[in-house]
Amino acid sequence: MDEPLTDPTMDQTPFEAETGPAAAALTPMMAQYFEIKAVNPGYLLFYRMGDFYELFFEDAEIASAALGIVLTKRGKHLGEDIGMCGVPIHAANDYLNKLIRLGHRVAICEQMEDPAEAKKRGSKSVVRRDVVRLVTPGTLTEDDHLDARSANYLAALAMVRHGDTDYALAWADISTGETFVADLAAEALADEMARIAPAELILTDATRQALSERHLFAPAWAGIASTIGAELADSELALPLLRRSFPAERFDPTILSRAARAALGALVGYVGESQKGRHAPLRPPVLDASDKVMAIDAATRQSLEILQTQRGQAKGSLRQSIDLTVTAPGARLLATRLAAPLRDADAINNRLDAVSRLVEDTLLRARLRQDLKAAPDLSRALSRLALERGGPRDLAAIGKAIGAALNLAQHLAAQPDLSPILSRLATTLGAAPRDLSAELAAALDDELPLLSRDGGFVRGGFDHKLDEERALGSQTRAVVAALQARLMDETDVRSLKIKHNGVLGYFVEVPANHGTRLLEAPHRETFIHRQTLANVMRFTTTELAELEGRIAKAQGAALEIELAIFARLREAVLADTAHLQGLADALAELDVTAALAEVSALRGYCRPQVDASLAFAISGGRHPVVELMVKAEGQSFVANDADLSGSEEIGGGGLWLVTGPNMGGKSTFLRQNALIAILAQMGCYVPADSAHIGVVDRLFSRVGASDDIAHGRSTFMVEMVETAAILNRATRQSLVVLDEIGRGTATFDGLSIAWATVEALHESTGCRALFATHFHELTSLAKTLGRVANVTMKVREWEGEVVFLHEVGPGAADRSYGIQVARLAGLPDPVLARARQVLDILEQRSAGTASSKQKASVLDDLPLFAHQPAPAPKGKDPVHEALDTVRPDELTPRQAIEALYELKKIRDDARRN
Ligand SMILES: Nc1ncnc2c1ncn2[C@@H]1O[C@H](COP(=O)(O)OP(=O)(O)OP(=O)(O)O)[C@@H](O)[C@H]1O
Repeated sequence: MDEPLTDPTMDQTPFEAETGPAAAALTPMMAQYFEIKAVNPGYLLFYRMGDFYELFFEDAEIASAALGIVLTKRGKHLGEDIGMCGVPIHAANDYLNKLIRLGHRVAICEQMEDPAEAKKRGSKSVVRRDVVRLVTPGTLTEDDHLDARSANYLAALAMVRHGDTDYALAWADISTGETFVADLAAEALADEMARIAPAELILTDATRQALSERHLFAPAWAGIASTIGAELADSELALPLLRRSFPAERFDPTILSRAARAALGALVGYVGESQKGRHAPLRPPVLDASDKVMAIDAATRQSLEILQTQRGQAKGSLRQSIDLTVTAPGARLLATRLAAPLRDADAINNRLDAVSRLVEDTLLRARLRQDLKAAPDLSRALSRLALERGGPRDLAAIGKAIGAALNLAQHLAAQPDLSPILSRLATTLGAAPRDLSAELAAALDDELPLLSRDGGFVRGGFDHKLDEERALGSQTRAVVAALQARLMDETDVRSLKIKHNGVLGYFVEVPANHGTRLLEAPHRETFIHRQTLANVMRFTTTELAELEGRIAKAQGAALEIELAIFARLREAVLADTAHLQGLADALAELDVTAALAEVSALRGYCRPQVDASLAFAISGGRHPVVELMVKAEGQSFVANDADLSGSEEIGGGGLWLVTGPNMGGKSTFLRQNALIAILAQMGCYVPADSAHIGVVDRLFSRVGASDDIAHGRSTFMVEMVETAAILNRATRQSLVVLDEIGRGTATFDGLSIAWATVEALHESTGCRALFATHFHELTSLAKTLGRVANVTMKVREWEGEVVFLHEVGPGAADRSYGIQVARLAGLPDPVLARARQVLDILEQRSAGTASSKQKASVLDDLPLFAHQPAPAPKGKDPVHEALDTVRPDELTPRQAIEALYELKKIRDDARRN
């Protein structure tokens, strides 16, 4: 990398090398650096020097290692080398992005004056510099730092040690302005954090300590937590700040609890500090009530792979499989809704009414989705403009979004029988500020630069004065062209050209062999030498310099006019911020509604019946993600029913004990029912033939538990902690989905825990539950517990192999087919044969005829691998037999394919019999 060791603007070394005893004195630049660094502790300082941001000392070491750039040395401080590295301005965004993703926080320190100004104060003076922005994971606004389809939340957690509520959480996405605040009981903290999944969490040292003492600080938060000063989270100091930050008619901070005030104050204060005085367009906060949404804890979210898979990937998640939104704000809203399904049946049915209207009207749906595609990300453009980071493209995006909203409103208005939600959206969209969009369209050109300072974005004909300046500039350019022709004639150098570059401005260029002539009389009177390169020589002339001045002046004047127009348009847009934010919400909501309708129609989902009962009756249910995967492989997904319906009268909901072989489809069945509940309550159709769901208040899923070695907890320990959480927190309205509780310990311990858990769920909680197990002994509970039923995943055995039918039927499995599955997985034959022998003996003995001592001795007698068991004699295989009759050389392609079908049929028939 090109390492500038001096400030090109000041011809100064950043830190002059210190030598000798006098070295203790700081250079002015070093003093400035330390001063800025001291007020921004915890941040890597991007210190602007000309065309580079430089980093020094430890910052340089951290950044060079993180970014893979060269670490150099520059001078000494207190006898130690000063480490230094730099990133060029034009690529700074990429480097910044990388550092933020790695969890670093960066302070951007700019030159606040022209170096020429600094020079006027004396040759040793330093250019004034100041931090203009603090960049942290939770305060990003630029498109290239953000995932367009995901929200990026900054969360503030505060506590008071007295009062009604102990904790409060405030969170905002400053790239869209959405802001929320909620009071939280201690036990709800982890669930809420898992739902919001903030990019950054701020809290005071005292709060962090209190949480740690009460074991409430989840290990996963450590990576995103930043500590803030206590004064930032003071509920008293917060009040005036909140009053200043939100319009009084839309938000009254005194209604908040102390903890909520402290959290929101910390959030607003931190955002303000990070933006260094620029006003982030935070919307009046929405008071979030966690009792309005289905409670889903972090382990359940992970187990059900709602927004991402357990490996952290989007592919394979529920979100990815149903996300057919066509706009980025739509995708963000869909994710938010998936993370927070509703609890109120009326609100859910309202959403379903809107989806239903669009499922039924294919034409309207297609038209809306087409028009939505033309709607850019209004909220993020608005946010950037508010933070003085927006450009002409952001203005254009707002104009286009307004245009799209008006079109959509027109389509909707022409429709009869709109649902209440669709009518509301039609009204909001129809009220989009048409004049603003017309003004933006008239002012902005078709091709736009990213930055306003690049100019050239105002459409010709929009501003008379601007047109004049531009004409002046182009006329002068024509004069330059004429000058080139004249100079060519005068010098008789045909290859003479007038060119322009950023360093020299306009210049005359001739091949080097002609250049010497221009240095002599008579030409030297006209041509002033500027530069000699290998093949060319460059000159200027008085006339050219004067023309250049005129062009620069016209350009400067034109740019000034353009910037004034930009500022005016920006003001006009910002003056309408609240209105535009409402419009952005409506566009996103319409996109989500249409996308859910699309997915429902395309995949044959049905509208669930949702009410306040304890019903859970699904017929023909499918797993929304596995179904897609199975179908992609050309197979069909086997739909299954589930009925856990119960009532208060009979003491709660049903509990199904699911047994069956490994790989039989238990986990898929368990998960699909939990996912159906989520989809229904977020207001989407569900993958089933019919579904009746009484609203689920809390959903617990422990399927495919994994260990948490990083946090010192074994698989079994994690499982027990989670089972405890379920037993303590599930209510009668909850849905609990548990897979193989108790498998991670000795058989009898495991069985007893599983047994007691089923009893507790049935007797005390009364929730609806699916409980998969390999402990077949548990199935006898169905005889004693009234609402427990046994179901099993059906299999067929064929030639010693199991065939999974993935079909749920009544009854209990008598075995697990573990050895057959192990065989499919490729366990060596001798191991399988030996396992079979051991299994036989254990099964014979489990009748209780032998003491454990005898059992052990029998097993000891069996010599491990002493002899290779003979391969089991194979019966006649109809497929092999049929194959023997096939003569490939004699078949036409058509016959070959028919033979193939025949073979598959023979195999399938054999499996069925
Ligand atoms: N209903 C179904 N229709 C078609 N294929 C299915 C169905 N259910 C499961 N499968 C297929 O079977 C595979 C195994 O299913 P799953 O993981 O649910 O089995 P399991 O019984 O939970 O196994 P284990 O007890 O070993 O965890 C799935 O990956 C999927 O490909």
